[in-house]
Amino acid sequence: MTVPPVIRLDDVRLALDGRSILDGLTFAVPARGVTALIGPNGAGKSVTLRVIDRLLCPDSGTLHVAAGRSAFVFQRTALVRASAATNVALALAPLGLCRRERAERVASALARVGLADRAGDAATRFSGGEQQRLALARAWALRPALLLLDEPTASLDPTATAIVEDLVAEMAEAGTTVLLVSHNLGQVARLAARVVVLDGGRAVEQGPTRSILSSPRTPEARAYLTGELPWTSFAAAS
Ligand SMILES: Nc1ncnc2c1ncn2[C@@H]1O[C@H](COP(=O)(O)OP(=O)(O)OP(=O)(O)O)[C@@H](O)[C@H]1O
Repeated sequence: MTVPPVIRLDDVRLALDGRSILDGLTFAVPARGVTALIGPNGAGKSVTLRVIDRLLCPDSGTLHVAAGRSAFVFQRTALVRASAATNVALALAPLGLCRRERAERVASALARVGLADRAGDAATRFSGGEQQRLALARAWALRPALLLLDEPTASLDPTATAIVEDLVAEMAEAGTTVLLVSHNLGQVARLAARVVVLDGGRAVEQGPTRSILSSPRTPEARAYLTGELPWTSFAAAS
């Protein structure tokens, strides 16, 4: 029996400021495990995550998301001007946990990302990498069914990157469906079972990670994976 996908986009179109950003985007994300969304700068990866989280409405096409609670770790984290612990606790407010349960979950989330000793420190004074780890702790504490990650390790050092990758893998193994945007192809190979390649707001290729990374079939996927970005089309667009 085939398990229906958790996310399905069908011919999704979206223009922003009069410019077409998503141009007939069609792909599906299976339940559980990590799916990576890759592609060149400006391909529409972050916009796609925003559409899936319903922060942006498509102009046309259909979007189907069959998941319970979702958590979104943005490229640039929005933190509240309060302690790290309060930032995690605020995210847990909708869960209706009692005070002790909430405190335990906050403590374990901070410990999980190596920030246990920073619980009382002001989150907005954290370094970029510490803020990213805090954002992931907040997401982990929610036990989401769907986790949307937008370049979660872009500003992290190798040790912190390993912590984040372990946590993402653990969540996926525990049943969370993860959609990961990353330019780190080593990370994509380590974490993702499937890859969707975006280019110009379209999914140009999708399939098992190993085959996409080692033998991409489309010129767009080949160009991205070999680093030959189409600079001429950037020039034409500007
Ligand atoms: N709110 C907005 N208003 C207008 N244009 C936008 C908005 N958000 C994104 N865009 C444009 O949509 C295009 C796709 O942006 P997006 O952030 O999704 O790219 P990306 O694939 O995530 O790129 P990167 O790898 O650089 O993060 C870009 O050209 C961007 O300028």
